[in-house]
Amino acid sequence: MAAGGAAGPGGTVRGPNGPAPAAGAVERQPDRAADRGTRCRDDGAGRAGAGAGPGCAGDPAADRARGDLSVAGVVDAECLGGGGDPPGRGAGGAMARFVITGTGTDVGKTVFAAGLCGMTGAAYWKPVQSGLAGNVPNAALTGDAPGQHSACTGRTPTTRAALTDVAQPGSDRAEVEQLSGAPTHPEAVMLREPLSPHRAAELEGVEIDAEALTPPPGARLVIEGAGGVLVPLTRQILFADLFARWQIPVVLVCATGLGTISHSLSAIEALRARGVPIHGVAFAGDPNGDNMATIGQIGRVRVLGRLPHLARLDRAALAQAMRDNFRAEDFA
Ligand SMILES: Nc1ncnc2c1ncn2[C@@H]1O[C@H](COP(=O)(O)OP(=O)(O)OP(=O)(O)O)[C@@H](O)[C@H]1O
Ligand SMILES: C[C@H](N)[C@H](N)CCCCCC(=O)O
Ligand SMILES: [Mg+2]
Repeated sequence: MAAGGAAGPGGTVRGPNGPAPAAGAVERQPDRAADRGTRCRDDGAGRAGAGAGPGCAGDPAADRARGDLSVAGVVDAECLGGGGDPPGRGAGGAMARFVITGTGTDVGKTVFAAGLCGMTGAAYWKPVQSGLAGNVPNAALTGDAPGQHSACTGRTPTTRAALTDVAQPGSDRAEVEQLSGAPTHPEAVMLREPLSPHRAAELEGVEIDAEALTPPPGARLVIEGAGGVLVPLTRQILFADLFARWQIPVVLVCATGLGTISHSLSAIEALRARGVPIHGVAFAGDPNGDNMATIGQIGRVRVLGRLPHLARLDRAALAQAMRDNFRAEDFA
């Protein structure tokens, strides 16, 4: 099988023939910090208010000034149960761009991302897709469909466009379209194997060019990573490094059940250590008030809400669950 890997807007895959052109790549619009002056608050429903007080623990700039890159240590009394970094607003308060990451794979990032797109009218972008739903290899890249596989190398612009214009069934992009109707951007990189992207790329004889992964333009954008915060894009570069370069606030999707405290706090620490702005935590799963409060308090992060498991997962049910459990203004 020939080397694979699809290159679309905003990214390239390096292969034996060198980097593919980053078709459609554009300058990222800056995301300006805002709402620094507001205090943490809790609305009584387990959701903390949007905005940390100046110098609150949880502000990476303040953390760095203190030399404190850990979630452990002194908890700022003003920020108990809240905290978090400023919302992802840009000039004029018009920007609302968020990275959705999580404590690991299958934690519910795509479903939450779809809900958030539906609630806020944001577009969706998954820069790197490895495998498809159910952890099966990416059918578009098996070579069964002549032309598509070469498109995945990024060497044939015409067929690459044909591949990326339509969401691949089973991709996170397709799930978001189905669950929200939101506009979606083509993936920058599509890899066949349902593995960590660095390894899936290696198996196709290519390397992801993380430098070329540039978010598409747009004031309202939801970007989903792959797996957890420290998943490698290459053997040198992790997703959290990419998020640090982008400086787009992240929403960390965390499970609610046993084991989540350590997973969540570890992820928060890894993000803070790299200076990634943390917008807040979105929980996914059954109620567990103490786990949620504990992560909010010790992690000094804003708890944005909890998306319950939906017995029937469709667009209407997801939209209702988002309305019931999150506040659109927390993502404005
Ligand atoms: N709130 C929910 N209600 C019902 N099912 C859900 C919910 N959230 C997630 N799921 C299901 O759980 C599985 C994993 O969710 P999801 O695909 O969102 O995980 P992910 O974190 O995006 O994984 P990946 O790392 O592969 O991108 C999917 O089958 C999804 O449909
Ligand atoms: C295949 C899976 N559904 C995701 N696309 C990629 C998850 C990578 C996880 C890597 C790891 O943490 O071990
Ligand atoms: Mg996903």
